[in-house]
Amino acid sequence: MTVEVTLGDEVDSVEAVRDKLVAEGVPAALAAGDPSLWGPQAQPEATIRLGWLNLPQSSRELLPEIDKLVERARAEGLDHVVLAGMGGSSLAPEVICATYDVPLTVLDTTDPHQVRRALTDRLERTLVVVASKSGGTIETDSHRRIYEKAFRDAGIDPATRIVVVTDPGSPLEQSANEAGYPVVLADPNVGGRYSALTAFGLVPSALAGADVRRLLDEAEAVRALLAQDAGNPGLDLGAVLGAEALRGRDKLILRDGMSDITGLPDWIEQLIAESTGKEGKGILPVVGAEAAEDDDQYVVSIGPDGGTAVDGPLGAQFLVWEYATAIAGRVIGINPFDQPNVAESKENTTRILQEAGDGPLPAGTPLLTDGPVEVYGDVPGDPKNLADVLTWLLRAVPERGYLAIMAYLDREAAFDAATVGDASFEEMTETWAGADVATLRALLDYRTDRPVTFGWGPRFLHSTGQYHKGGPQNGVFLQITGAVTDDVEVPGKPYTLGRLQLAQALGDLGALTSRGRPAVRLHLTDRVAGVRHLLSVAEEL
Ligand SMILES: O=P(O)(O)OC[C@H]1O[C@H](O)[C@H](O)[C@@H](O)[C@@H]1O
Repeated sequence: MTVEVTLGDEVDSVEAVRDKLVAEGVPAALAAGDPSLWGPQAQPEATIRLGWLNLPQSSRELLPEIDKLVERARAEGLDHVVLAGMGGSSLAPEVICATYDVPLTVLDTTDPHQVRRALTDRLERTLVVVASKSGGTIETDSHRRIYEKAFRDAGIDPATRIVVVTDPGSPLEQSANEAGYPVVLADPNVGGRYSALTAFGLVPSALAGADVRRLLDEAEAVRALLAQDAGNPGLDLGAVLGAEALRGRDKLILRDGMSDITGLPDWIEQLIAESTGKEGKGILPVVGAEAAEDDDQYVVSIGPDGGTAVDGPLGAQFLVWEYATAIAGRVIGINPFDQPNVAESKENTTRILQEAGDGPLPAGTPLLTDGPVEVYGDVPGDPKNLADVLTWLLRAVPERGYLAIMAYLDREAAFDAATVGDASFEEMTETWAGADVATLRALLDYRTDRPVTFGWGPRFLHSTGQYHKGGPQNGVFLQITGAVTDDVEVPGKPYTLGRLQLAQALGDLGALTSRGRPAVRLHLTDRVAGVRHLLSVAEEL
């Protein structure tokens, strides 16, 4: 089964864009890997970034190596797979494993509480996949150091428990070889967010128990269609994304349309936001909203149900969305393979840590304190409490703008609240939602016609973070940080995870405020009480 793209109301504008692409010979040229499709400036990068088109075939070469790793893990009874990887190095395996219903613990956080949660879970049966294309990502480097120490402290040789996925020649390849870790090298001609079908997607998923051959077969089945002018789902979808953006509908609401795939919108979010959000242009993916509320928004569903819908198996979806994003990049007029503004927040973080030395981080003084919530930032109009601040943020969102909530917290914490007693499933879900800071998205969404996005920090920095800084400058930003009660040292580094996490929040806040965007940081001095208070205030607005 391949992918089918059904068009809703958008048919007319899409047809004009698709006809032009066909007249220019784009479908076949892209399928053949022509790097000139995005103009001369993008060509050098595109030349080394189109390997994803061949992965349904070329990744099969990895299968014997992956099989050996799986056999070894099974033989040693390692059934708890932890994946340390940011952005493109973990988003695809997360969807693959959720869809195939095999357990995978994803570590794409610097939250000490969440990392401690993973560390104290079945360490003796844990296999850690350290995945980083560049080999220099600070979060992943920290996770590697933390797990190496934990294994040694438990009398376990890390070389029997750590597997590395990286690009050839990266500093991680070198250090892994020195440490004696098995290393699987990924295709260097594929960028992070296009790497679902490379070793980055396949190795952790196979170790967790997913059938990765099936994924490649599904992608292979759709590949032949991508050179066609008609009946080409990648072209149809790319034309939708591009055409809608051209006519000002640049907020893409991603919905599940009764598919049997779990969590694909989170992967699409990075692919589209990081690929298109630059030079003041871009498409903003919105995950979790029910419907489009204004004429700059439209809905695409994953599955058979819905107006404009993309239906088909996961392996094929990956390839079709990648192809469509590359097409949309050409229509919009940007290079879909770089991420020029991601580095800025990373540099700010490094500078903040260095300048602070052993002293406190420059967190500032609270503008006001409302129960367990401190408010930091410039809010005009003499706000008295949290309700005033949230009301101001909602009103500050301009026409065609959006509100982004970014929570640097433990994304598993709400489950703690939901596991008490012998409650029914509905009661548990309700308790969980009432303790989950992500519920704030729906509560604020209810109070504005503008789209509201939600991202866990620092995960989103490797995804929508590019769009926030490089896309249209009409975002309003709400950061949430929390007190750390059980910090984790990063062996060999002068910072703890908690300190790194706060520096990341402050670094990104600096990048946003330097653009003149309205941005506020809420700090929860007690995390559980803080989330409860925040949600109850938002509910009463
Ligand atoms: O795989 P890594 O080199 O560690 O990179 C992980 C992530 O880092 C960066 O922030 C990029 O913007 C992402 O596209 C990438 O997926």
